[in-house]
Amino acid sequence: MTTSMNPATKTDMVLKTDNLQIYYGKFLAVRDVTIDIPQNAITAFIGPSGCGKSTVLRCFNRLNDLIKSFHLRGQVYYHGQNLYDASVDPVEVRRRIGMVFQKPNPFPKSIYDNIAFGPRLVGYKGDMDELVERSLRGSALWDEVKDKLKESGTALSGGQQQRLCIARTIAMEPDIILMDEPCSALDPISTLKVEDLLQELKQKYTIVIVTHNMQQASRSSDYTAFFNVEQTSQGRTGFIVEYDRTEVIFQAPKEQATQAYVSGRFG
Ligand SMILES: Nc1ncnc2c1ncn2[C@@H]1O[C@H](COP(=O)(O)OP(=O)(O)OP(=O)(O)O)[C@@H](O)[C@H]1O
Repeated sequence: MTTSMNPATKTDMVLKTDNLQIYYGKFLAVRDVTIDIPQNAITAFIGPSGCGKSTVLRCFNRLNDLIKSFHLRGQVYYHGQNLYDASVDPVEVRRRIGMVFQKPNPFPKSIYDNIAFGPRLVGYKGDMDELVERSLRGSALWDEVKDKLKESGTALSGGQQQRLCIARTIAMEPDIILMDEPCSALDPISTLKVEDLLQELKQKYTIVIVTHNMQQASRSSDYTAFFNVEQTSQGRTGFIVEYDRTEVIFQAPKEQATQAYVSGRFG
């Protein structure tokens, strides 16, 4: 099994996990995750439902800390620093490692305030108008909303709302953007817009995306990790079957299970 591959040894690694075992109470949800996430690239997590893609993603910004039964063994390193060290502030982690969720979730506030909310909270001292514009330009939404910044973010279309959520994440000037099925609630045209945007975003940020959409993984990502899940005496535990450059995973995977999954034969 190809669980500890490092497909991009020549690129800087922003995140690294070492033999991660993730539990909810006594239940081992995901086992043996050793993976390196390269900088300024898009890494996709694919695999059948329940194999632990979101669970691993949430470990990368300590969002799982909010779940009482969650605990992990093994290490997660962010630029070489142990993310779960007692000295690390999880709020600061979530500022540097932002998250965009499946369902667009703008605040019931104006478009402007949706962007300004986070920076205000952390005492941003710069020019807020400039930051709002830069963030909306960065998420390819500026031209569509520049004349209605005082209107509610919730009045935008689903696709626009998701780009507003991306702008909100960018405004915190993160290093990494985690995306958990960011297009699953969007129509095909909005989905393509977000996919185009991903290619721009990776120039500045490192992106990790969970997706059920095989075409999206194959056309958008640089690296792909295929997760699977198996029944054990402890329950259904997920693991990484294979991790490599996306074209290898989709065109010449080493494992039969990967081949079966990417060709639509299960999952
Ligand atoms: N908060 C939680 N408490 C207990 N178990 C959980 C929790 N969140 C996830 N799990 C369990 O952990 C396992 C992995 O779930 P996870 O959502 O990470 O999988 P996934 O691959 O992202 O699935 P999907 O593709 O359906 O979103 C599943 O068995 C799930 O039921």
